Amino acid sequence: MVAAPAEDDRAASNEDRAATEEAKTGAHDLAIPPAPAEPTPDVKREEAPESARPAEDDAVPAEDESPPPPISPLVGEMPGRAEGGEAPIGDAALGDGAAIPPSVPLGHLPHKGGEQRAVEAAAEAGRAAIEEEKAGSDDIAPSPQRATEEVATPSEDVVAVPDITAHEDVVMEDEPAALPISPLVGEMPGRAEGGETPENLAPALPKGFAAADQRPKEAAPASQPKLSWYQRLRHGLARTSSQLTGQIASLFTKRKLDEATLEDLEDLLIQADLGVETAMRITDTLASERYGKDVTGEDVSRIMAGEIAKVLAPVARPLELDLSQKPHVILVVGVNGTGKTTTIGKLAAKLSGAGLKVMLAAGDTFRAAAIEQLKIWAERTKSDIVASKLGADAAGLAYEAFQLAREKKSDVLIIDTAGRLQNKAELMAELEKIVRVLGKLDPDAPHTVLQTLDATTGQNALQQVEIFRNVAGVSGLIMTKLDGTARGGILVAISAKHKLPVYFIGVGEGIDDLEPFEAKDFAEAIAGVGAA
Ligand SMILES: Nc1nc2c(ncn2[C@@H]2O[C@H](COP(=O)(O)OP(=O)(O)OP(=O)(O)O)[C@@H](O)[C@H]2O)c(=O)[nH]1
Repeated sequence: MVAAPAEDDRAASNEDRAATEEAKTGAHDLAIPPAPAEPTPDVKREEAPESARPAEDDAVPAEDESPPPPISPLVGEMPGRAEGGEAPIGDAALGDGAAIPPSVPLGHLPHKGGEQRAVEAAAEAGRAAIEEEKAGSDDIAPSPQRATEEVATPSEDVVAVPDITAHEDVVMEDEPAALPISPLVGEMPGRAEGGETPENLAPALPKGFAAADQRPKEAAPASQPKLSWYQRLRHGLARTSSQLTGQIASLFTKRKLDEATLEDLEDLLIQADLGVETAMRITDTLASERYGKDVTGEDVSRIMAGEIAKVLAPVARPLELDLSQKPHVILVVGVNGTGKTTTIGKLAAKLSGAGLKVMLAAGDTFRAAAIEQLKIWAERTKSDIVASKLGADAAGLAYEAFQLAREKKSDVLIIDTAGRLQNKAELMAELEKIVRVLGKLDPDAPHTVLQTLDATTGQNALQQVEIFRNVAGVSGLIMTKLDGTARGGILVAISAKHKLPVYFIGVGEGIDDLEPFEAKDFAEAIAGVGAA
């Protein structure tokens, strides 16, 4: 068990966030084929037999060992780590082998009767696949930038094992009888109490993944009245919108539209993070409609909403999942603190709640708390999880998680990554390596590279996209923390500049606070027009 004290970790994380400031630079009807009908074996958390592990030198280009990475304390080096005591964090942490995820449709259910035999067969197949991979992966070329990358030693860090028969006596010590945060039954869309899959819980996905209307009534938080998504969006963007509309209103008090006013408006819109391009679109449209005439703040807001919606419409797209892949691999990248892990949890809730088989991989091996956090999300969302020790090779973990997800026939594998290492170059090298290594198993993997952006960082988010796009091939964005920020306009500037799909937005820390990005709703919420 990783014994890094949580407080230290948090303190370190805060420092890290400061340190990385320099680095900081729709329709959503997800078409997903029905869930698989074939049963899949469940896999226990077990210690990996050597034979079952792909040697890292074969599978994964090694991390540069010289000089030893200061951020990668190995087990024996970790303060407070008990030798032979607590199990490492993610020793083959494949969810709860005994529990059948209640949202998994019947076709997904692990075997009851001849379960063991089936698992053994699957394990055998898994071993064969790994052997095959070992044999075929010698051709992994070291990165040209990393000439010192050496052939690695077997991945002792990653313990994700298909073979549950070889080490029946090995029990994960970190597998608690009851986790500190128990699965919140009712939090999950479509999840019923008692662990049974309701008959009507077909894996047909509504808007943007979720089967929200299938939530059992008792699932709603008891205390507070639940706001609709639209209300929460408007509430979240209230600061952005009130600041903007207040300034516009004072600019256009009894004023005819002239050149000076247009310039003032343009400045104001740029300061509101909307970006030069969108600011000019708005002023041009306003000028063509109202030049020389009286203009009210409402006129400007209406035109602003229309122009913003036009900028956002092309990027408000659904996250397409190709479930013929088994798994569709989603790599989640972004600066630390932008909400990667939380967003992964929210996505897993939607997917798992809709009946898909989800596996999470704790690829942020830099922060013990990130690993723990993801384990909790996995528990809450009934997803499988593959985790490893603090400081383990993230690319190796991603590789093995991909293999395991294939063996388990997971529909979706979501891989978390570190948001920072000791410096930006290290982080970028790690991300490149993860992408490269996944590509060894499937040239199209990762099938989606999601970048999370923290709306509160404003203009820095623009540069963050630039950087991660080049390194990791970002294919879509999720903007988080739109609740309570006055800087929501940045999403418009990013959309105009990068034209990357924006799949979802986050307006809170809760499991339900992630929704498909809707251009018109968002534009109206920012401009403060439309029904409240
Ligand atoms: N208000 C708000 N908070 C959020 C949102 N999304 C994430 N957070 C919070 O932001 C903080 C950082 O989130 P994480 O998910 O740990 O971010 P991360 O990118 O994984 O961070 P690292 O592991 O350090 O790389 C946590 O306190 C989250 O609860 C959101 O949409 N709104």
